[in-house]
Amino acid sequence: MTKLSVNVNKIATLRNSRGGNVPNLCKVATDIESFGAEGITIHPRPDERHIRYQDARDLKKIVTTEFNIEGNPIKKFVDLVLETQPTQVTLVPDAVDAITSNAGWDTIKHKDFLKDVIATFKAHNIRTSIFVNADLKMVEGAAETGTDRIELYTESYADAYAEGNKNGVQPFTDAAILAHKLNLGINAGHDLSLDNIAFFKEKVPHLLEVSIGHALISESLYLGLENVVNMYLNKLK
Ligand SMILES: CC(=O)[C@@H](O)[C@H](O)COP(=O)(O)O
Ligand SMILES: NCC(=O)COP(=O)(O)O
Repeated sequence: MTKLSVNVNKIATLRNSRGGNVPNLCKVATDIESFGAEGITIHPRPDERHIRYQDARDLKKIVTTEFNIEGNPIKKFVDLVLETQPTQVTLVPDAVDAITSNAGWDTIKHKDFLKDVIATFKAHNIRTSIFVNADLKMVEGAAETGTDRIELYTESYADAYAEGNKNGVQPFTDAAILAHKLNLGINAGHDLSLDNIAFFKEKVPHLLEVSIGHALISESLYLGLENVVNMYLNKLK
């Protein structure tokens, strides 16, 4: 079964645009869970452009499904994760000023750093995942870090699919097969959408979780949030 974790960053973007508390992030997250989503994901960035660190604390109190916090493990991020104790932490090698996530980890170059950070979170019973490209060497390197899971960075798949190139899924199929052999759990995310999710699910084995935000919230503007969540759930069956 592949779980749907809804990234609510863009709800926070809308909220912050007017400086108040509309839409109420915690209410939207609770409603998303009531619609059937199996997780809530946030990615607090150092500049708190959308998700604020306080949002992580507030959501921890009300999320009843899986809570996944994504981010670059700078000190204040590590401290926030240890304070809030989410179900899962996903480590992403984002530059501070990145407009969005745009790369997976070099798990060979950063092996020692990742091993240390992952050991810290695992010692606090937080499941770990690291954001990687669908590159077999990076998957092998990920297994060396002791991480519980990897999150396959799916932008290249989404771009290829949008151009009609279904062969873009092959590296992800291969990466998932190798990761499973290496006893790594497999998550995926970034630019997944109602258009491309079913084919990805069909071709990528052992997929435990997808985290989806930007497309899902955008699609909801036309189709409604409850309807879109259920459309994803149906495509993930
Ligand atoms: C790692 C990843 O792909 C997501 O966390 C994505 O980057 C969402 O971040 P933004 O909502 O800031 O684009
Ligand atoms: N880890 C991916 C995520 O949380 C959401 O990415 P996107 O769907 O906003 O591109």
